[in-house]
Amino acid sequence: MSAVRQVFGAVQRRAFSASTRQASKVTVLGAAGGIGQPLSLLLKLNPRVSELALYDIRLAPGVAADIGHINTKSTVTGYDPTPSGLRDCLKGSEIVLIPAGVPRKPGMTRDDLFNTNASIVRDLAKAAAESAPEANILVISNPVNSTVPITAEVFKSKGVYNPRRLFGVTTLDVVRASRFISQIKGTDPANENITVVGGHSGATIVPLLSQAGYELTGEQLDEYVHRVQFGGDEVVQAKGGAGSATLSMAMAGARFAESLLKAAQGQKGVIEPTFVDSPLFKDQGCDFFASNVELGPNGVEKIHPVGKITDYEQKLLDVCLGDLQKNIQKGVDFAKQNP
Ligand SMILES: NC(=O)c1ccc[n+]([C@@H]2O[C@H](COP(=O)([O-])OP(=O)(O)OC[C@H]3O[C@@H](n4cnc5c(N)ncnc54)[C@H](O)[C@@H]3O)[C@@H](O)[C@H]2O)c1
Ligand SMILES: O=C(O)C[C@H](O)C(=O)O
Repeated sequence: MSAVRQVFGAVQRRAFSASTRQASKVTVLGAAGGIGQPLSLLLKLNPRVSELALYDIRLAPGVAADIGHINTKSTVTGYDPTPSGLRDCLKGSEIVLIPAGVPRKPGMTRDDLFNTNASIVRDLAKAAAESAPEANILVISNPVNSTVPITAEVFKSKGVYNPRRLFGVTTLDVVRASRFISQIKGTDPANENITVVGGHSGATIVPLLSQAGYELTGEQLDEYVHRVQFGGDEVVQAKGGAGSATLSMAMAGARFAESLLKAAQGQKGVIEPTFVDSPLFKDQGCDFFASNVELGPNGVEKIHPVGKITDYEQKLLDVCLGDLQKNIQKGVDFAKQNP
C-alpha cells in the first residue's frame, strides 16, 4: 500500500471510530479562499464535526461538492452568496470561523488591510449576530487586533455580545514559535508549546520563551523573537504577491476549532492562546489581549495571566501594549462610526 493510502486510511479509521457525542455544526465564512479551502478540508476530516457549512462570495458550492465526496460522516453544504444563503449557512452553528477578506502583499502591514477587511468582517459579524448569536466566533481575517473589536461592537449593537464566545485566532503564532525554537534546539516541535501573548501583528506578538525554560541571549534571542513576530512576512515575501500563509493557518485554525469542540464536549484542561476580551490590561486601554485561555462548554472558561517574565520580555510587552491599544481603538471607532 502506498504511503499516501496508508495516511488517508489512518485518518479515515480515526474519523469513523472516534465518538461524536453531540452534533456540531461548523461554519466557514470565506470557505473558497486560500485558508478557507484547506481549513474546510481539515474540518471535514474531524469526527467531532457533524455538519460543515461553507459560505463565500464565490465557489462555496463547488468547494462543498468536492470536499463532500470525502468518506467521513459529516455532511457538507455550500451556500450561495445571498442574504438567505448566509442566514441558512449560519443558523444552528456551534462554531463560525471567519477567514474572509484580502491577504497581504509584500510591503504591506496587516493594518494596511483594514480598509477592505473591516467592512467585510463587520457585515459577516452582523449576519452571525442575527443568525447564530450563541455561536463561538473565531476571527481569522486581518488585522485581527482590530477585526475582533469590530466583531464585539457589532454583537454589542445587536444586544447579543457574549465575551466568552469571541476569539481572535492567534494559534499560528504559537505554532511558529514552537517550530522555530525546535529548529534552534534540535527538539521535536510536537513537544514544544511556547506561550505567545499580546496580539497578532509585528511587535504586538510577544513570545515568552523563558516560560518554556529556554534561555537564549543576545543576537540569537533577538533573531528568534523577530522571526516569531514577523513569521507572516516571511511567507508573504516567499509567495511574492500571491498571498500570505494559508496552509499553516488552516492547520492552526483547525487546531483551535478542535480544541473548542473538545472543550464543548466535556474535555477538561483544554488551553489555547487566543485574543479575547480580557481583564489583564484593560487598565492600559487594551480591552482585548491574547494569553493562554482555558476553554470550556461556554467558550472562555479561564483567562490565564501572563505570569512570570524576564525584563527583556517585559520590554516587548510594553511595546506591544502601546501598539495594541491603538489597533483596538481603531476597530472600535470604525464599528461605531460605520454601523
Ligand atoms: N489570523 C491569522 O493568523 C491569519 C493567518 C493568515 C491569514 N490571515 C488572514 O486571513 C484572511 C484570508 O486570507 P486568505 O489567504 O484565505 O485570502 P484569500 O483571498 O485567498 O481568501 C479570502 C476569501 O474570502 C472571500 N471573501 C471576500 N469577501 C467575502 C465576504 N464578504 N463574504 C464571504 N467571503 C468573502 C473571498 O472570495 C476569498 O475566497 C486575510 O485577511 C489574511 O490576512 C490571518
Ligand atoms: O502575515 C499575514 O499577513 C498573514 C497572517 O497574519 C500570518 O501571520 O501569517
